[in-house]
Parts: sequence; C-alpha cells; structure tokens
Amino acid sequence: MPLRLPRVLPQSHRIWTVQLNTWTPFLYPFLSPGVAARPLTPAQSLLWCRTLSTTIEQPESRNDINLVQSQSAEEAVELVSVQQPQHPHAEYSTVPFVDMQELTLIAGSGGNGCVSFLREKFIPYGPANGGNGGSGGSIYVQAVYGETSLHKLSREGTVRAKPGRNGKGSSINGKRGDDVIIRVPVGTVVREISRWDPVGEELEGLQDENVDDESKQHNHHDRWVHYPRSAAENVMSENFMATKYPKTHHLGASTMLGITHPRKVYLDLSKPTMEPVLLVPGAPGGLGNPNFVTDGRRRPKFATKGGKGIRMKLQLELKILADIGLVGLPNAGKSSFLRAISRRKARVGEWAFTTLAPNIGTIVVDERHLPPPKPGEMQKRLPRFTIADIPGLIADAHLNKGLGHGFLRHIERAKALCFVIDLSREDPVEDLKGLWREIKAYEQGFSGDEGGSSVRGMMSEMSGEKHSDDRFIEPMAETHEPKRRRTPTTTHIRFNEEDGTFEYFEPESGFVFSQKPREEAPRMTSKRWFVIANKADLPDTEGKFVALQRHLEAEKEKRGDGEDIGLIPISALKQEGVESAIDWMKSILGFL
Ligand SMILES: Nc1nc2c(ncn2[C@@H]2O[C@H](COP(=O)(O)OP(=O)(O)OP(=O)(O)O)[C@@H](O)[C@H]2O)c(=O)[nH]1
Ligand SMILES: [Mg+2]
Repeated sequence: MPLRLPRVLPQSHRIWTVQLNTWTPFLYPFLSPGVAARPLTPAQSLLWCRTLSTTIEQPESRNDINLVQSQSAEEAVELVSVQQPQHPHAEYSTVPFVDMQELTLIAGSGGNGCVSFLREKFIPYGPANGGNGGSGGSIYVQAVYGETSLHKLSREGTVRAKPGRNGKGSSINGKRGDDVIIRVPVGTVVREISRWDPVGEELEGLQDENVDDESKQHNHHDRWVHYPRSAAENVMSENFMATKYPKTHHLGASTMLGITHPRKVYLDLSKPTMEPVLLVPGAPGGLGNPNFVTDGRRRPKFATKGGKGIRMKLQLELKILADIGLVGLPNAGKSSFLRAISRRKARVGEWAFTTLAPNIGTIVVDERHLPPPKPGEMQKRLPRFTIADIPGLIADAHLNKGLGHGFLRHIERAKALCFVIDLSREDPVEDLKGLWREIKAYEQGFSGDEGGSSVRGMMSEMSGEKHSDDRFIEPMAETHEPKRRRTPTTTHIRFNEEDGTFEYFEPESGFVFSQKPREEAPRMTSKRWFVIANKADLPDTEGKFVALQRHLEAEKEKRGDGEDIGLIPISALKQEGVESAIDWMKSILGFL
C-alpha cells in the first residue's frame, strides 16, 4: 500500500529542528544534487515520517523557548537560527495602503433653461414661464479621522458630480445636481495639476503657488481663499451671481471657477476640516426664457443652455501623522520594536524590506480605567501617542535604492525621530550616520524620482501652514457619496473651544473621545531625536554599544545645547529595555 504523507502539518506540530540529511533532499532537492534526481523510496519516506514525529514542537510562549533552549547544548545551538517569532498570518493587517493618488474631477454640468409660455383658457398669448436649469453638483474635499489610506480613491480615477436637471414649464426650475464629497485621511495634501474648461482646453493664465517666490508664501492665506461649503454655496447662489457677477451665467463654469479658485488649488489638510472644502464648483444652469423678456420682446422664444462641468486634475499625497517616527535600516527591528511596545501587529521577518507600508502603533500613556460617562456626558480619551514604523532605508535610498526614501514623508510631521540601530551589524555608528545622510537628502528634496522631487520640496516647504475653519467633521464615512443634505452634519465631531480639543464619537465602541489638535511639526533635521540600540541580547554587542555612546556624546558636544541624546539598549525580541524606551518617548512628548 502506498504511503500517504500529511500534506499540511497541523499548526501545533510545526517543525523547529530537523535532521537536514533526511528531509532536505525531499523539500529542497537543489541543496543536495546527488539525491535530488531520485524520488524517495517508501523506506526513506517512512524515515522522514519518523523524523517529523520526533522533532521539537514549536514553543507556544517565550518561556517555552527558554525551556527548550536549556534542554541540551546541542539542541540549543540548533535552535539559535530558528528562534524568531512565527506570527500567524491572521495577525497581519491586510488593508491596502496608497499614499499617492491622482484624481480627475468632473463637476456637474448645468441643466438647460426652458422655453415655455403660459397657456390658459382665454389667454391666447400667455407670458413666458420657462424655468431655469439647475446648476451642476460641485466637488468638495474633507479631511476626516477614520480614513487611513487613499486606497478607496485609487479605484476611482475619476470623480463626477451629478448634472443639474433642465428647467420645465410653469416656471419650474431644474433640480440642482448632487454634490460629491471626497473624504481623505487627515494629513493629505491636495495639489492641483491642471484644469480644463469643458471644451477640453487647458485654462491658461493661472499662477502656480510657487515656493521660489517667498513673498507669496508668507501671505499665502491672505490672498488665497478656500471656501468652506457654506461659503461656497453662497458664492454660487443665484443672488450672489446676479448681483456681483451678472454675466456669469453667460460666461459659464470656467468663470465661476476663476471666481472661487483664482489660483491653483493647494490644500494642506493636516487637521480635520470642519466643513467640506470646495474643489470645483458645478456649472451654472441655463436661464429660462422669462429672463430675456424686454419691452420690445415680450415673448422670447429662446433660453440658454447650462454650462458644461469643469474638469480638474489633482494629486493627493498622504502624509500619515504620528508623534514619533521610527527610522532604521532594513532588518534593524523597527517592526519588532513596535510590536513589543504596542498592540500593533506589524509584520516581522528576518529578511530586508519586510515592511512595505507604514504601520502606526498607539501607546496609551495612562492605563487607568476611566469610569463610564454619566448620561449626557462625554467619555474623555486617555492620553496617548502614536508611533509610525516605516519601511527600512538603505544607503543611497535618495537615489531610489531599496524602497527609496519616499516613506519618510510619513514621519515628516512627527514630533521626534527614533533611530533604531541594529547592534549586530558591523559598524552601528556608520549606520546611524548613513541614516542621517538620507534624512538630509530627503529634506533637501533630493530624489532620484524626478516627478516627486519638486512636489516634495514644495510640500515640505509649505507644510505647517494653518488652515482656517477646522471644527466639525464626520469620521468613518464613505469615501465619497452624493450628499443630499445641504447643511453639513455636525453630530460626529465637535470642537470644544474651551479646552481646545476635538470631541469625537467612535461608532464601533459607542464612546466619545476628545483629542487635542496637532501642533505644528518641526522640520526633519530640527526635530528631537534619540537612538534605540536593538538586538542587545546578542553576544559581542557591548563594544558596539559603547562606540555608539561615544559618538552620541561627541554629537552632544557639537550641538552644544547641553541636552542628552537618548541611547537606550533594548531587545525588541525579548522585550527587554522597552519600558525605558517608552519612558524616553513620554518625556520627549511632554507626558512625564
Ligand atoms: N536577536 C534579536 N533579533 C531581533 C531583535 N529584534 C528584531 N530581531 C529580528 O530581526 C529581524 C528583523 O526584524 P524586523 O522587526 O522585521 O525588522 P525591520 O526593521 O522592521 O525590518 P524591515 O521591515 O525590513 O525594514 C527579525 O528576524 C527579528 O526577529 C532583537 O532584539 N534581538
Ligand atoms: Mg519592518
């Protein structure tokens, strides 16, 4: 009878040590060319089975690791190479991550005006009563908590607002087209690339917000109007148009856009926005024939067509907001460290570039148990801070080596940088210097990828600008959905003017939290920073730690401000020393 081998081993019997000479040829034939060509004989298969049944089972906890290690010197040697944690796949977050996205917006076209006359018995030539066309829907953007990536938008490519309906007889005006609100994560920068009038020609004569021109930067907000939704509606309302811009109806949508957005759109949504902010206004509707009645022309037999919706191409760039950013070479143990100090299940692997997208871990500073809120009261949120783990940097990352240094944008606004250094590497001091070189190259906007550099330079120049009305937001909402209501909803998030906090409702838990708005972030090289010397559990790392210590003392001398640069030896794997690392973070962020 042929021997049947189990195809998948049960989880509890995962192999930790194996006798290479018996099963390697079976799984990895290329490792042993002599045996590779031959299939296993039943006797060999039997031997392989027996080997499996006598292997050491995967320990369930770290204590078990120690137990197993202490069994015998020989087994311990074999275990050294395999004692890395094996996290089940289910632990890893699978939410896709997109931090750069281009979008084309198409505002709604206006409905046509109607030609109609009153028809009633005994009134042979009734007056004109054609309704106006409804204006097209506008497109707005709103930054909300609860969104973490631009991936929902990446499915879209083009966002269209609904067109206005045509006017009807009996003076019935056409319905307005529904608006669209694009919801983006807090930390998104919105930048206009180009806009087209409905005929398809690019609009000219628009001035870019140019970083070279310093005077422009300084009073950027004095001259640059970003309309919150209510103001935008006012601007677009018929009365406003009729009184201030009587010819707008005839000039069409591009004139309207020229009024609402005289310059290219540049929005730095580093805080939640109270109201959706206007990106492109819907085109005005056409006028019905009563608008053209004059003394000499009592019964005009014409009306105007609605304007065509304007198009705008945008670039959205997400810069995740975290209080502390982890910077390190691949494999330094950044994700292991994040795992050790927070509940974030970041993927850990013994190969470079395990992390391909940023992970954010949250640390609750004070673990007190807060009593549930009394009826009508809000639950206060415990003080907390966030840490961003980004993919590793390698030397010359700014020349697009490895994953490049683009992920640094996610820690650009962090309050402090935490360098994670691997003590098992040859020269940790040189590693630290290399990381600084990359950070400086990033700050100078130097990038191997041509397209990104100027944008990045521009954005880092402009980051930190304040935006006006950031008070009410809706978290956890659909990325964009047609908005039927005309007034913004204010139930989910409220800005508490007294203590300067945002209070917001978390639908899942039913709790209401409050959070302080973020302060301005310092530039990369002027941020506070400290070093975590990881893998201190490995032998022969003391000398390297001392060398690192000397280097930082010399740096402190150079800086001359007398402030210590933190250097904390830890083992992220064994969770040793991580408490001091957390304390250091707390003190930097002002929690201690
Ligand atoms: N001995 C020892 N190994 C560690 C320690 N911390 C992490 N490691 C191992 O180092 C390897 C890399 O760990 P990761 O946390 O994935 O490193 P990373 O810096 O996130 O790597 P990338 O995501 O590739 O940039 C894994 O095999 C870890 O188990 C430690 O304190 N001691
Ligand atoms: Mg990682």
